[in-house]
Amino acid sequence: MTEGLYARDGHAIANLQKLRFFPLAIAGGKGVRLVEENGRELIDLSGAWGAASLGYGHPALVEAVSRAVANPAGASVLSAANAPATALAEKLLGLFPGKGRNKVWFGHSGSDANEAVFRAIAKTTGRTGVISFIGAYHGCTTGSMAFSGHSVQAGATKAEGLILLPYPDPYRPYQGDVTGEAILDLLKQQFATSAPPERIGCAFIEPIQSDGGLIVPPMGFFEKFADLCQRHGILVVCDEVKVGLGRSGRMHCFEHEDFVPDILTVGKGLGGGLPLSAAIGPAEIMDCATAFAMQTLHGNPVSTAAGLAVLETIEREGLAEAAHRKGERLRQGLRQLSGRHTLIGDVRGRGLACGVELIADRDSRSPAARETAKLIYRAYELGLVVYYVGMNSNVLEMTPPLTISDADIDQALDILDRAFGDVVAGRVSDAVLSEFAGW
Ligand SMILES: Cc1ncc(COP(=O)(O)O)c(/C=N/[C@@H]2CCCCNC2=O)c1O
Repeated sequence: MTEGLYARDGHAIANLQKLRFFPLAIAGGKGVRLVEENGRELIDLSGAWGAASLGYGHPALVEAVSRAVANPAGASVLSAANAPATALAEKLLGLFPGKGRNKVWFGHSGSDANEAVFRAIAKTTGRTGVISFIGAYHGCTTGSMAFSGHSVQAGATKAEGLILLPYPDPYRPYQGDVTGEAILDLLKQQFATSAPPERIGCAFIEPIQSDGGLIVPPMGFFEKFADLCQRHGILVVCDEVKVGLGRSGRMHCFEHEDFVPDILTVGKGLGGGLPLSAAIGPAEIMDCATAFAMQTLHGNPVSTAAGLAVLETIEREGLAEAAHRKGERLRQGLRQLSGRHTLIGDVRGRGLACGVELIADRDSRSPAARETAKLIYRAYELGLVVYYVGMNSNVLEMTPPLTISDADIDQALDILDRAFGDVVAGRVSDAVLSEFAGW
């Protein structure tokens, strides 16, 4: 018998780039559904970790990419201007409320965008210090891991002047302070002692911390944080690679609070499934040198044509406003599930960036990591793709395509209900996890 797709993947593709939770082997996709090689359809509640912003096979994306690849305007912005990249840059500048003259840098991934920004700020300001947060995932390149704080990158070489702060988590508050003020006080203490602010070039923030646990910070925290940093000349870089571009219910997630970052990075959903990222920031920084943060295919016309189609579709179909409504429907359904399943400790999110934290019991709130792994495995068997995040590997992360329908949401909730029932009833054996390392 010929080997199946998953077995062939196992023989041919490196574990270096795998983060696997179940034997998903995809042959195609349509709308919010993935199709396995045997024809089985699954609802993708992850949206490929947020990259499939328009789902799979959206007509606007198919048309834009087909046109661009049939008549490609070169292959990048490296040594020539090209029409799609220029148009997308102009569109991104129009959407960014940053004051002063800004410019756009194009990359392939969130990792290379964040790394390019970090390097350009150090070169422009001469300040090598950087503030970030425990649990932050800014990338998987050497440079972006250097200022990330997620457990998966614990072994990476960290930036010399790195300050890692606790992330303000209302469900697991630092020093019991749900407002986050204790974290701001901690930063002020560090400014006064071990970390003089004049040595710090930037602070990387996630307006919702995603891989760290889909954590929504207390309202007003980042407004105060940004003000404190900007008063000391520390540039605020807002990493919206996963939660930006309409997903949170606003075009930019930072718009939920009253502050504007100095630099914005976006990725994942910008390309709608094609490799594309962007950094938008002051021309002084983005022009600090030539041939400094370049790759051969950066700003390629096919990916940037996709990016333009994504942004135009988000605007034309009102997907940001719809994400708010759909996300509320999803969380309302999840809160109803929490009434039946005590494994659910917390339901949170903004728009279609939604997290469900699983705990062993509601008093201790001790993380239920094994049950979480079993839950997503069982959901996969029942026809739903959802992954987990979190420093304790116990938070279901839901970042579906922005095009998801109410019916899809309801069907996903029904599958989750059954999966929770099966896990709690002991119908998911430990054996199913033996070959899936997860995070
Ligand atoms: C807020 C944020 N910033 C940057 C990145 C890095 O983006 P790339 O994986 O496109 O390089 C990410 C990527 N997050 C990881 C990618 C690895 C697998 C786990 N799931 C994620 O979403 C991110 O969430």
